[in-house]
Amino acid sequence: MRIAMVSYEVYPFAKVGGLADVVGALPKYLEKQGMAVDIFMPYHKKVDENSSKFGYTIEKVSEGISIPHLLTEEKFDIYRTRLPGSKNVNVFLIANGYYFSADEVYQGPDLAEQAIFFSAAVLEAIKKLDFHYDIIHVNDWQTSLIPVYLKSIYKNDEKLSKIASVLTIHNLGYQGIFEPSYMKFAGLPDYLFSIDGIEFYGNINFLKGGILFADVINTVSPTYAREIQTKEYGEKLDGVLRVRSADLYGILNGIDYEEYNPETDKRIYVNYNLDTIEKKKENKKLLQRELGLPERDVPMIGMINRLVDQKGLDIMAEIMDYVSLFDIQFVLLGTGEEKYENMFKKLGERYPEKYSINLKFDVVLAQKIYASADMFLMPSRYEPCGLGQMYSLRYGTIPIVRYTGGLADTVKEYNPETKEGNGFGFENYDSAYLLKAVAKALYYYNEKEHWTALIKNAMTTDLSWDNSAKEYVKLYQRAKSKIQ
Ligand SMILES: Nc1ncnc2c1ncn2[C@@H]1O[C@H](COP(=O)(O)OP(=O)(O)O[C@H]2O[C@H](CO)[C@@H](O)[C@H](O)[C@H]2O)[C@@H](O)[C@H]1O
Repeated sequence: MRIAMVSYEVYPFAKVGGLADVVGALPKYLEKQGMAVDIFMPYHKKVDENSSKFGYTIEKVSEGISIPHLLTEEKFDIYRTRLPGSKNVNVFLIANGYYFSADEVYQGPDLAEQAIFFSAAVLEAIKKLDFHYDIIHVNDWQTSLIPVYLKSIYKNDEKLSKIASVLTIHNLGYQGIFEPSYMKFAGLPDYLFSIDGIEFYGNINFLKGGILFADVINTVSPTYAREIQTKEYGEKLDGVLRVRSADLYGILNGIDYEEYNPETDKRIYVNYNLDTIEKKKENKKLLQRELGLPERDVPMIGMINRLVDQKGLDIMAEIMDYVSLFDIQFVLLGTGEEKYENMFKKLGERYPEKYSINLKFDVVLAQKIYASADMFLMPSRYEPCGLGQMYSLRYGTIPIVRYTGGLADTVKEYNPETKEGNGFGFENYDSAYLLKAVAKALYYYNEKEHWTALIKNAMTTDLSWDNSAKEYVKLYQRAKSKIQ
């Protein structure tokens, strides 16, 4: 089978969050399952910026392609590079100077037009390329119009009508809701502006289109796949998701075991494995030095996150003064909403000996934190899968999480009697329970026998892509069977 994987972010070319990690890793593991995979992404400015750092070269394949059904004269070019670490994964970059020239991935003149242009361009590119794809695998709202196009204006196209589509929802919180006028720009037929189409409370909703028209849908953990069909987590699309529940699956993300390996990771200070776990402390000491924290053996809590409501920062705000009563250090790396950046800045000013607040995007510092911290905090309000807790587990850093979505599927509460479990957590979205979980983790940190068991359980948790890649192959087969 040949798969066209379509995404706005792909590591290492351009990364904002977890989506990039998934699309940068999954194709390598699909190759191991015998699949042929090509990636399609926008040619963001970041792709050039990262090229020398990651050593990839880019060549032009085709130029000046227009898209007949769009209300624009803009044309696109196709460039090609290779996914580092893969055998044969082509990465096709869709280039257009007007839509994709912003410094950041999710910036530009008009996010709706940009996503429409990209989605349509991918289909026109596929028509042009020599490859025959069995599946188009789209990710999140930016690429969700692709299944809509396939089932409407391309439904009789000789090449495209034979391709099945799969939509992966990485985050239901972002849907791409815009004014109905974009229907015209996109060249979509009027009948789609209806309750059975992409109409959504008087506007249009790109993700809804993907949910209704993709042959098969999945999200990134089994628990989240269940949760999003409820009113509480459904973000007003629970009804639509329930309509498609027979075709809705949950496949847990994996992590790239080659890229994220404490034994070989060049970004951390000192490499280690389970047998040399005492070296983890050297990492902590060197991180304390780099960040200007007192070099002491105190429990260090790490947090690496986009600073947005999803991540449970409001309940954190309620307890951090209490957490600061303990002898701890707290290292934050993140960027996001101003109210949260200010909240952390204030904590840093109030407790300079305890807090290191790093309001920036820095993948090297992120690795150093995963390797150096003793605990990793992720009290998310909702979490489709979550990668931070998985990287932490792999580096022997004990997660403290809210048991929701993928966090509930990967972190198991430590049981001191059986010595099973790899972390700590709570269920009710309430700061008192969060505080209790943090206190529990801090207590066991001082119980050497238990902490050793926790680290062992964490580092031996199976988080590899191998199993999940097999699940994706099954998903592709299901999708393919729908159009034959
Ligand atoms: N300031 C910073 N500097 C450096 N690195 C930073 C950073 N801020 C965040 N990161 C990195 O970005 C990634 C975040 O991934 P997550 O999966 O935890 O959350 P995200 O909400 O972005 O992803 C969404 O998609 C993924 C993929 O499916 C789901 O796992 C998740 O639940 C869903 O919300 C991690 O690799 C983290 O290290």
